Amino acid sequence: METKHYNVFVIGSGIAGQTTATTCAKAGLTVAISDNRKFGGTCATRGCDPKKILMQFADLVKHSHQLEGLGIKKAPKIKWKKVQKFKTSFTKPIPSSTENDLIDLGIDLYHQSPKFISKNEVIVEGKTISADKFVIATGYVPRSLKFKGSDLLKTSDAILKLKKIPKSAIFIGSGYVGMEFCYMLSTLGCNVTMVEVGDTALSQFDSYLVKKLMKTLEDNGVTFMFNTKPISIEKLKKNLKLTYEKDGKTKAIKARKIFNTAGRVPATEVLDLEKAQIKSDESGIIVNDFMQSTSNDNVYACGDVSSKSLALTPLSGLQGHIAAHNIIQGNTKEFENPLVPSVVFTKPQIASVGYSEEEAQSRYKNVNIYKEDASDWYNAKKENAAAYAYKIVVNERTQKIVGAHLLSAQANETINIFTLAINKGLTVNEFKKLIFTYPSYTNDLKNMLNDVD
Ligand SMILES: Cc1cc2nc3c(=O)[nH]c(=O)nc-3n(C[C@H](O)[C@H](O)[C@H](O)COP(=O)(O)OP(=O)(O)OC[C@H]3O[C@@H](n4cnc5c(N)ncnc54)[C@H](O)[C@@H]3O)c2cc1C
Ligand SMILES: NC(=O)c1ccc[n+]([C@@H]2O[C@H](COP(=O)([O-])OP(=O)(O)OC[C@H]3O[C@@H](n4cnc5c(N)ncnc54)[C@H](O)[C@@H]3O)[C@@H](O)[C@H]2O)c1
Repeated sequence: METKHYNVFVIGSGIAGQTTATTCAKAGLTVAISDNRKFGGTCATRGCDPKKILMQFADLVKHSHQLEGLGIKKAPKIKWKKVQKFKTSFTKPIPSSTENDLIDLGIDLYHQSPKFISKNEVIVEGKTISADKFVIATGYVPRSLKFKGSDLLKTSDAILKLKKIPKSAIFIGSGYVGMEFCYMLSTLGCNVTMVEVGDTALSQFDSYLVKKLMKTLEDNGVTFMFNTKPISIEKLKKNLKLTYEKDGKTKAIKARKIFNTAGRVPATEVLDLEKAQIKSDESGIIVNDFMQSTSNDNVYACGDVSSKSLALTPLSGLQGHIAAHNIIQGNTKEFENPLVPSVVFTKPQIASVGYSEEEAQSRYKNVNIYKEDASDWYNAKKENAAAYAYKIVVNERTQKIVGAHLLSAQANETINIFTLAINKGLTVNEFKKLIFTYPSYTNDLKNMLNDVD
């Protein structure tokens, strides 16, 4: 069998893997990278970027509905085929452009999953490859649900490729992925039911805001079913039938499509990690602060698949840099758990940074909560938006802002202002002294800090 040796062998060509591979190659190391799907990773080809291209058409329709009768005659009709074509014009070139960029740096490419055979060897494409360092950057894959008929479930990959908007759809799981696509499809005319095993949607977000978001989705025609366990799926002539258990009773609902949005798990299954003594659990490959496996010094892991990830693109890029730095210069750069804002791209969007009310209460002696329904504020009223609300968390003793939670049409942008404020340790008074543009959602942030709840 052919053998080969590299300084660095990277597994996975998403943002984490690409960042590590290109940084190491630029530093003069010999590098190879493998992927068992088309090159480019989740975010650019089947995640964040294509999602936002499709989503903007739902935003336009939703915004038009808000202004119907106020100057808009009728919400625009969307030509979904054209929308898909536009999206594909972004996603289609990515695999080849990614490959070309890697090849230009002298990086060897492999198009298969490697399997570990020892602590520093893998087999891939029929070759035995040894490397000084391996980097596992394989990301997440959808959690597989195991019940009768679960093979009929589709994942987010299929939602992004829908040829037409289905008449009806069921989403199993109401986290980030489920809620974003629930919003998109329901706005575009699909009758959506959310089936959730837990007792709320978006359990990571502030419940005061989540309830208001759910209400706007219910106004879109969405039905939420909580504490509901899916137990089987059956194919009917046109529809799929989902049988579920709720309150001790077994019932069924039908829809044209059923999507598995029940979470994502580290993609480690086919790598034969145990042959290389690489420890992993449900959080991913167990790494130390240098992004190095705690059980095999030859291995680094970064991005979603590492135990220190939060499954967001900016963190995957950052961890890719740290892994590369430590491979090139020895373990000198630590991952320091930065403050990470996140947003769910519904309309209104829900976004969050820093401590939740509960986290702050357990951390500080006294906490000030600034919380209000702002749907009668100018910015919401001028758009005839039904929901606008916030909760800002402040440490009473220092008067520093320590958490911000927003439900607003611009939350994906304005949450970044609070990220800056928290990072810089701004107090309420310091924040309120800043001058922002008017009339803007950013300017509203100062008014949010007027009255303690
Ligand atoms: C629908 C959706 C929407 C999202 N929206 C957002 C968003 O708006 N904002 C945000 O910050 N994040 C979002 N995310 C999350 C974001 O996409 C990920 O956090 C990010 O892409 C992770 O990058 P990564 O490099 O760690 O992994 P990935 O990009 O997943 O890359 C891993 C690569 O490894 C490959 N691979 C897997 N197993 C193997 C194997 N055995 N052998 C070889 N190759 C393998 C995969 O094919 C893939 O190309 C979204 C995710 C999804 C699914
Ligand atoms: N806008 C963004 O930044 C964005 C968008 C999409 C994904 N992401 C990233 O991807 C990660 C994964 O998102 P996700 O939505 O796949 O997962 P998630 O963990 O956010 O949500 C999964 C939901 O499915 C439910 N669930 C699990 N098993 C179930 C079952 N058997 N039946 C019914 N419900 C079930 C869970 O209770 C949970 O509410 C996120 O944590 C996030 O980091 C980010």
